[in-house]
Order: sequence, then C-alpha cells, then structure tokens
Amino acid sequence: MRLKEEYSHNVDDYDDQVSETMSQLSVGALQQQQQQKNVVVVGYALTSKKIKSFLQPKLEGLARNKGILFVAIDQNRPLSDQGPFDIVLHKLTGKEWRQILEEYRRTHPEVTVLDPPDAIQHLHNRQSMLQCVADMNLSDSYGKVGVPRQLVIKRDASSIPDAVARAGLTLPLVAKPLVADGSAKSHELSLAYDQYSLQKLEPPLVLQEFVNHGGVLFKVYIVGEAIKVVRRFSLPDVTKRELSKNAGVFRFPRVSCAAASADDADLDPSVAELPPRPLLERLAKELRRGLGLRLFNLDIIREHGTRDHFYVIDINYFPGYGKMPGYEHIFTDFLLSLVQSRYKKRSC
Ligand SMILES: Nc1ncnc2c1ncn2[C@@H]1O[C@H](COP(=O)(O)OP(=O)(O)OP(=O)(O)O)[C@@H](O)[C@H]1O
Ligand SMILES: O=P(O)(O)O[C@H]1[C@H](OP(=O)(O)O)[C@@H](OP(=O)(O)O)[C@@H](O)[C@@H](O)[C@@H]1OP(=O)(O)O
Ligand SMILES: [Mg+2]
Ligand SMILES: [Mg+2]
Repeated sequence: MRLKEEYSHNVDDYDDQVSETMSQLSVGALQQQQQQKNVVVVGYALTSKKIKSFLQPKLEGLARNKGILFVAIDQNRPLSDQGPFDIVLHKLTGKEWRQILEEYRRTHPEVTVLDPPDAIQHLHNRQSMLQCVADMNLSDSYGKVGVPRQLVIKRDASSIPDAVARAGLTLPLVAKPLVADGSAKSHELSLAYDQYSLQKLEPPLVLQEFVNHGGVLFKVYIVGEAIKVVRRFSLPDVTKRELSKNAGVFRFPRVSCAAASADDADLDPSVAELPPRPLLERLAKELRRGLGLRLFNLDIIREHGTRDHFYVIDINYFPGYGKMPGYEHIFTDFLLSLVQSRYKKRSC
C-alpha cells in the first residue's frame, strides 16, 4: 500500500503535483511520488466512451482528495513498464488483451486486476451468463430468484420452430444474440410473437421466454460489497389477446437505457416496490463468489401479479457506473478498501 499518514496534510500541495499529465510521467517519477506521498495508483484500460461516462471530473477530484490517482494505460507499451499500479481497471475486448492481462496477473501478484479476464469472459455468452443464477436456486422467506426458461440456437434458423416446440417454450420469446461482448450487434434484440416467424432470426442466439413484469425493471449495481438499485422502464406486458392477434418478429431498441429512468415516475406500488434488500444482498454475495467478479450489474424483473417472484435477465461487466447514484463515493471507498485489505493481509 502506498498510503501515508502525512498525506492528508499535503493535499493541496499534492494536487498541484498530480495535475501535470500523469499518463506522461515516467515510471521512475511515478514510483517516487508513490513512495513520497503514498498514493494509490489505479491504471485503467477502457474505451473512450467508458472513460467519458465513468471517469467524470467529480470522480477524479474526489479520488485525488482520497489519495487515488487514475493513470491511463498505454496499450502499445508493456504493462510492466508502466505504473507501478496498485489496481488495474479494465473493460476492453480481444484475445490478445486478455493474454496480456493474464500474463501481468501472473507476474505481478501484488497488483489487483479488476477483474480476472476469464471470469469476465463468462458474461460474454448469454448462456453461461445466467448459469450461476440458475444453479443457485435462490428461494427464501423474502422471495424466489430464477432465470427465464431459455434455449440456445447455435445454427440453422429453419430448425428453430421445431426446437422451440420440443423445448416447450411459451411465446412470446425474446431473441438475444448469444454473444454479449458489448458490441452494438450484441444489443440487437427482438421480440417474437409466433413460432413460424422464428425462422427469420439469425443464430447464434438465445431464445428466452418473455416474462410480464409491469414494464419496469430493477438495475442492481454492484461494486464490491456495495449494492445500489435503480428503476428503469422496460418492455410493456404482452397480454394473451395481443399475443393471439399479432405475428412476426420485432426488433426493439435499448429500452432500459439511462434515459429510461423510472425512479421518479408515478408507478403502481406493486410494480415500483424494490426487491427486498436481504434477497438482493444474498444474490449479490453468491454472484460475487460464483462469478468471481466485483464490478457488475444485473437486470432483475418481478413477475407481474406476484409479490416475490424474480427473474434475472441480464448481467453486465463494468456497467455504466456513471449513472449509479453516489458512485463517486462508493467507487473510491471500494478502491481504498482493496488496498487496505491487501496491506492487512501482508502485515499478517
Ligand atoms: N426475459 C425477458 N422478459 C421480459 N423482458 C425482457 C426479457 N429479456 C429482456 N427483456 C427486456 O429487454 C431489455 C434488454 O434485454 P437485455 O438486458 O438482456 O439486453 P442487453 O442488450 O444485454 O442490455 P444492457 O444494455 O443492459 O446490457 C431489458 O432491459 C428488458 O426491458
Ligand atoms: O453506456 P452506458 O453508460 O449506458 O453503460 C452501458 C454499458 O456501456 P459502456 O460499457 O459503453 O459504458 C454497456 O456495456 P457494453 O456491454 O455495451 O460494453 C452495458 O454494461 C450496459 O448495461 C450499460 O448500461 P447500464 O446497464 O449501466 O445502464
Ligand atoms: Mg440489460
Ligand atoms: Mg447486457
């Protein structure tokens, strides 16, 4: 750990020093600063979109005041020549990058890499993504959490109607690309009303039963031990009548994006009520352990007409934390807690 008692007396002084472009500092200079001031250095490898939404001035400012410094990782230079880092934050795709990170984890066990690339990879497939929730079979006095019934279609669209009939899936179905790697294509979803039209879809995909949920979903953001829940508008319920009158496959846009916040909406209380906190705590804890991840969110819906039947429909690695209320404090506290627990372990 690079934190020092006297650091708190030197914040202004320190601010001036770090406002020079940190990413241009040589390893030697950064190391010297770390030793002198006990700074927690967080290297980040993120897309420009992510940097814009996550690394907002308020986060960087608060981090600086807490002795945390964010430094951009240069992908064109060896990781070992950069930093030294206490923590590495990343959300980039590609096999080559994964291998670089794995190698770095192996050779730098003192650095916390958030999170392990192979654990993240598990979320890039919509079949394996929900497996952990399905296996958990979570059911207690606060409610039940499951996943919608789903079928994976790897190839041959003409076989889909038969496969759906054999699996006994109930229409309507949500068709999702099997790969969920963050590309625009991986977010292209459709709603299918009839069995015959399913042939128009393009495998590989997952066909998931659509669960009526009153048009509102809950996004549960997880940062280590911390949990924050927000409401978002979602697809409206499909009635039996609508189902019998409609046919076809309809592409739908990103319905539950940040602009679709339902936190201040005037909703039916039975729809708006957040899932019970103890249930979410348990779910988050088991997922953290099962997935081996500390930074993710999940979309969870309440089956309409029930009080406590929930379904997890999506899990995302390093989601848009910029929209999570109070993320600046939660995230910086989390980063500090990581370094402190490492320090404690070492001194034990
Ligand atoms: N099984 C389902 N039942 C009801 N609605 C669903 C179901 N699956 C998805 N939806 C709706 O479709 C939306 C998009 O689905 P999903 O979250 O799986 O896609 P995504 O592209 O991975 O989203 P994100 O932007 O959160 O990564 C959800 O927000 C929800 O409104
Ligand atoms: O862009 P936004 O801020 O909306 O964040 C979204 C994020 O995009 P980003 O990674 O480019 O930030 C998405 O990541 P990819 O899978 O597409 O990579 C995904 O995690 C969404 O679930 C996030 O929305 P949220 O679930 O948090 O509302
Ligand atoms: Mg989602
Ligand atoms: Mg998703």
